[in-house]
Amino acid sequence: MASSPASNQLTLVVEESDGFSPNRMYKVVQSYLVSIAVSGASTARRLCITVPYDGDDNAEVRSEAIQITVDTGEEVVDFYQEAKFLWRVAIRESFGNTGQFFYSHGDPTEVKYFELTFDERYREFAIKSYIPYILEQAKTIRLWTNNEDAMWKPAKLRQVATLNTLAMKEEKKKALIDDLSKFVQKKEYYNRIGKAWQRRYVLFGPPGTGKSTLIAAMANFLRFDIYNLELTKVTSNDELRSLLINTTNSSILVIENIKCSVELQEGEKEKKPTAEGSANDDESKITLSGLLNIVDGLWSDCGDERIIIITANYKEMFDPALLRPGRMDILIHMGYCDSSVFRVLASYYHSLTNHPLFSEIGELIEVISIITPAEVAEALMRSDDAEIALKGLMDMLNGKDMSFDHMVIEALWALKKEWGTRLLEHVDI
Ligand SMILES: Nc1ncnc2c1ncn2[C@@H]1O[C@H](COP(=O)(O)OP(=O)(O)OP(=O)(O)O)[C@@H](O)[C@H]1O
Repeated sequence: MASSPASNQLTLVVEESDGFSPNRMYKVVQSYLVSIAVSGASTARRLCITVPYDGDDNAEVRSEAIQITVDTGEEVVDFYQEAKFLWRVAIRESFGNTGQFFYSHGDPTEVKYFELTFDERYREFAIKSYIPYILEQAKTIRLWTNNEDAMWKPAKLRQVATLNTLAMKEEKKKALIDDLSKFVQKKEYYNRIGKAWQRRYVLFGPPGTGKSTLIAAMANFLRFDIYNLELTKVTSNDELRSLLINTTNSSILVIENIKCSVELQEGEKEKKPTAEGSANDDESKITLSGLLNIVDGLWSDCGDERIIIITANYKEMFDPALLRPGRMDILIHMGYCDSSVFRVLASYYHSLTNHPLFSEIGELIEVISIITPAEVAEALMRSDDAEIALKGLMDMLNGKDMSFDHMVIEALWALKKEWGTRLLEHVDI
């Protein structure tokens, strides 16, 4: 980046390349400008959409291939905190006289660049705060899901949750943050012991208790992408292997609702697709050993900073082989709402730390005991007016028909009794 002050304005220039290698900052700025332009947070009115040509006119254009850039000539105004930043997308000709050996035949070549202009009094602020902020934004979290062709496709991240907004008991949250923070600093340790740098979590809890929210919050905390593996779409261990190879380092692999995804049986023989390449119903199952062995083996060679999260609604849904000591590291139970979780939700949705209705609502929640954070969150979101929202929540709690829920809980306890509670020797958060 070069700077050239003019009157009381300062200009920083970010060129596409230094003549020898691409300037990574150029890509970072490009994706930042696109993201604010697409979200409507900037003044850009003209975006450029391209799909790089792959030599095959008839090939299907995949949405992953589409590239959006801010068009040359555009000016983009960005307000960051109190400062105004003006970005200009430009192009200049270079005759190769700046050490660019491959331009040295006399033909001009185009060099794209971004020009950032701002008031000189923001010099330090721009360098120490705005630019680092843009670098941080460049690592937006992407969610990927697998399709029937064993390819990852981008999906919309349903929620941009953070650990701050996640309602979870404070001590559990702290333990989780400690664990994640230690994990990302352990590269040397994993290298030394010769094991894959990965951490494995099991999340369980009834629907609506925040498992997906927690995963999104973990991804946000670590700035990792999420790969949501839908096992029902995987027809063989080979496909599974190929999908796993195509995930990036510093990412989270999620296998949700494992029992619902696929009937995984320990010891089941791996089924092969038929000669025509199609798979019948039976063959659409991958094996539990296939899943575990591939995950175990593959990343010890080529995976760094991997998190694997397996979720289910009840602990008993996990196959004992999956929960064998050494297989998974941390077990997290996401439970029903209690009064402390309700308080976190109230402060998140209405910035309330206290209210005369809090104790009554807290007591009701504890008595009912099987209300989910999702139900409470939904009631709190019904109105922007905290008073109305809290009254609505109280009405909902008072009117909750517990007969059906109780029947379900009773049935689950019976199941649990029958199956027994498996003793797990990992850390149980
Ligand atoms: N612990 C929580 N903290 C904050 N918000 C929560 C929490 N639990 C649920 N919610 C709210 O409820 C919605 C649904 O929760 P979420 O999808 O995370 O639950 P889940 O346990 O993953 O459910 P499912 O098993 O059905 O996928 C979220 O979008 C969020 O708004």
